[in-house]
Amino acid sequence: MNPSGLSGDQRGGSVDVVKDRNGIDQVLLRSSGGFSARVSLYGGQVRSWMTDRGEELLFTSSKAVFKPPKAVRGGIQIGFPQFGNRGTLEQHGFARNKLWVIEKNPPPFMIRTDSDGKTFIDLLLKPSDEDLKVWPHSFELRLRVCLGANGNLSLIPRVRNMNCKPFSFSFAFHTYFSISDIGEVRIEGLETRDYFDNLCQRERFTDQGNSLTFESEVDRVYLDTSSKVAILDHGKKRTFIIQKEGLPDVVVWNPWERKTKAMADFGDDEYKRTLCVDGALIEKPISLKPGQEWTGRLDILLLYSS
Ligand SMILES: O=P(O)(O)OC[C@H]1O[C@@H](O)[C@H](O)[C@@H](O)[C@@H]1O
Repeated sequence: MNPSGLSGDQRGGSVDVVKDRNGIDQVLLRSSGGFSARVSLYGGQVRSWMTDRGEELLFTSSKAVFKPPKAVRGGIQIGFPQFGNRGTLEQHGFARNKLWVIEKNPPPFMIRTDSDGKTFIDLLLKPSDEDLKVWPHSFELRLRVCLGANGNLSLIPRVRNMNCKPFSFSFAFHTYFSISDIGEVRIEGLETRDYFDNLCQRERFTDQGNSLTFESEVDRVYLDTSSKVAILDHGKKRTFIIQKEGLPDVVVWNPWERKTKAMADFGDDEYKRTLCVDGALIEKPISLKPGQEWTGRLDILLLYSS
């Protein structure tokens, strides 16, 4: 059941490692409740999250390119140490385009992990010489991906400063949710919050107080949001509840028709079937002194309505 000797097999779940067609390791997590998730060591990206009925909960484009050096369009990408183009690094930072490793004995956590009874894997990214040339800060970025028996997905990122001088960073879980149709979903939990609109030179606005629905392109960073945000999908009769700690901001992105057509790795109509809602840390980057560690947490819960 667990031939690799990996962690996280407490109550009938399993953790296995297989290679994809490019020879990159993919970790398969199966929970005792029949849910599954697949995490690629390329980018530490969650590529798939599936219910016990075989329903995929994350979107991956039919035009996605699975060959490095580009992040696969879909799943949950890690944005680190930069968000978007707010800095000198490549868009969303380099972590999503690097090869991570499995860590068998991670250092102890400073926060609750609730990993007992769940299936999980620990991944680690350290900078290469090439990374240090563009971002001269020695760090350890860890990610625990945890799958509950009931299918809930928990992501626990940690960043440690291994250097002798401070550095600061941003972080985002760039999450492509699979939805029935963009006209059938709404987001609750961002009402009355301020946001930067990436479509208006990052001008600051205040949300008008209704749940967020979609009729055109949206690219916003909501600031200092509450710890809980919900995506209600009327068409699929399901709700994703996003709970977060240490990730005060929420990115909401849908490229709509024109921008989707301009992206080679995004099918022309696929903007209708996905919505990105990212738990993130953008407006106030975290500054770490030498030896200090930051921990965040993102839980995605799934609810069905009859
Ligand atoms: O195409 P990328 O680099 O994966 O980025 C996709 C989108 O990611 C979102 O998080 C940004 O807010 C958008 O501005 C960006 O277009």
